[in-house]
Amino acid sequence: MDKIIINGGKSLEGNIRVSGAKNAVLPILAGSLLTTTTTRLLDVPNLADVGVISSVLKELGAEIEVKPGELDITVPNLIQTEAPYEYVRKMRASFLVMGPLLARAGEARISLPGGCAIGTRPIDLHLKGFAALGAEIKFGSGYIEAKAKQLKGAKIYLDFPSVGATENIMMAAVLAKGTTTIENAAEEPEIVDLANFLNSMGAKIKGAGTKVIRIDGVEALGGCTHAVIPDRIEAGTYLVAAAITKGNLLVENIIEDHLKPVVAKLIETGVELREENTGIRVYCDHRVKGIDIKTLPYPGFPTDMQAQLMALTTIAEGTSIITETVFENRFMHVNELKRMGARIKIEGRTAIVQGVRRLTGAQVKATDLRAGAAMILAGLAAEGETEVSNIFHIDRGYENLIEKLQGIGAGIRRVEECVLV
Ligand SMILES: CC(=O)N[C@H]1[C@@H](OP(=O)(O)OP(=O)(O)OC[C@H]2O[C@@H](n3ccc(=O)[nH]c3=O)[C@H](O)[C@@H]2O)O[C@H](CO)[C@@H](O)[C@@H]1O
Ligand SMILES: C=C(OP(=O)(O)O)C(=O)O
Repeated sequence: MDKIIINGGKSLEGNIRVSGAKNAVLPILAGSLLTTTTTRLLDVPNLADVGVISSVLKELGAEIEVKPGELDITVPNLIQTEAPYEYVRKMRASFLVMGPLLARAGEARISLPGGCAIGTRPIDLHLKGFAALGAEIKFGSGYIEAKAKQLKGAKIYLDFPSVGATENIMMAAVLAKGTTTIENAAEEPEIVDLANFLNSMGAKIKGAGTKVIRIDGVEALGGCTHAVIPDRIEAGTYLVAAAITKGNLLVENIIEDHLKPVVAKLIETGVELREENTGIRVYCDHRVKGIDIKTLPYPGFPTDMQAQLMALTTIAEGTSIITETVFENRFMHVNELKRMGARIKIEGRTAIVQGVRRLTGAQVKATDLRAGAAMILAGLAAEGETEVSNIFHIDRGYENLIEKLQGIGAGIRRVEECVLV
């Protein structure tokens, strides 16, 4: 297994370009199962997770042509309707094929996704939605089976605005008979991107990006060409990279609207941010100030940026209070940051961060994707050498991370980890 070595303490300067969004491309790839004609996706990031969902689609009958940044997906026939444990275990988003399979084939059998490092992550809201659309749901041998001869439109209220449930139900409903409304729907930009993709295929979805989504079922969908939105979490991570290293960085290929909650918090820390023609410039030449953060569904502060902002607050002046409300166990990075000299106390769902003047390099591990990003950020700021292991988590969501950071002056490299036998 590889690890990442960082020689910290260098200010990052120059331009860095954000790739297509992982959390947009995964549901969109699942959505390509809804038609027999080719869908062409542009701005597709080269990520481990994209590889996993592509493998799932191929198992189901997809033919996929890969070009740099581009995928052509055609599913002339579904050769099976089962997504096995080996894929769903690797990546929970594999569960997003359930909605499209139900809509197209009238059946799906998907391995029940287990919990993961950040929480138990149940899928009850997805299943309630499918049941409301008329599917019969059964559990057995670690799998969930859903069947429906013809899904029928329904009014669905989500107890919590789950991103995945909104996406899965939306994809099931596009070919249902009649109208579906999803109330208390998730409003994340990735929901809007998926709805735009489905509408380009001929779906009739209105209201994506608001709390109420209305889907008028259609007979069939066709192919389309769709460019994936830029990754707001990757962008946010690089904005923090500039702040934490007292750098001067232009982060390019950004949709500024999607970054408002992150930008607002960075401004509170005292970092300078300026909109330019091609992106957002971040500039910082002093110690940042402590801030309070509470994660919330969009347009609130994203849970996927909590670990990275915590890394920044570890070297801020004063105390920061960080509250995680979306996932019940998303503080795994705290112990790793403490190995680098951070002073953090956890009280329930809140982390109290007492800023220190500097972090020092240490051997740490990525406990999940964004925790891994936080360790990279801490390593960039720290004095001396930091070694990050378990970096397969980071490979899930950051395209060309090492090359991109080297391009702006970071002392970072990837090495093969020696295995002692
Ligand atoms: C591939 C992808 O897009 N992943 C994102 C997606 O994950 P994901 O779609 O899994 O996140 P959800 O919005 O569904 O989950 C949010 C909360 O709702 C709970 N819940 C969810 C579904 C359900 O049926 N029952 C239930 O209780 C979850 O356990 C969690 O506590 O949104 C999260 C919240 O913004 C992000 O952190 C993830 O990066
Ligand atoms: C939690 C994340 O992803 P996933 O839902 O795929 O685990 C993430 O992108 O931070």
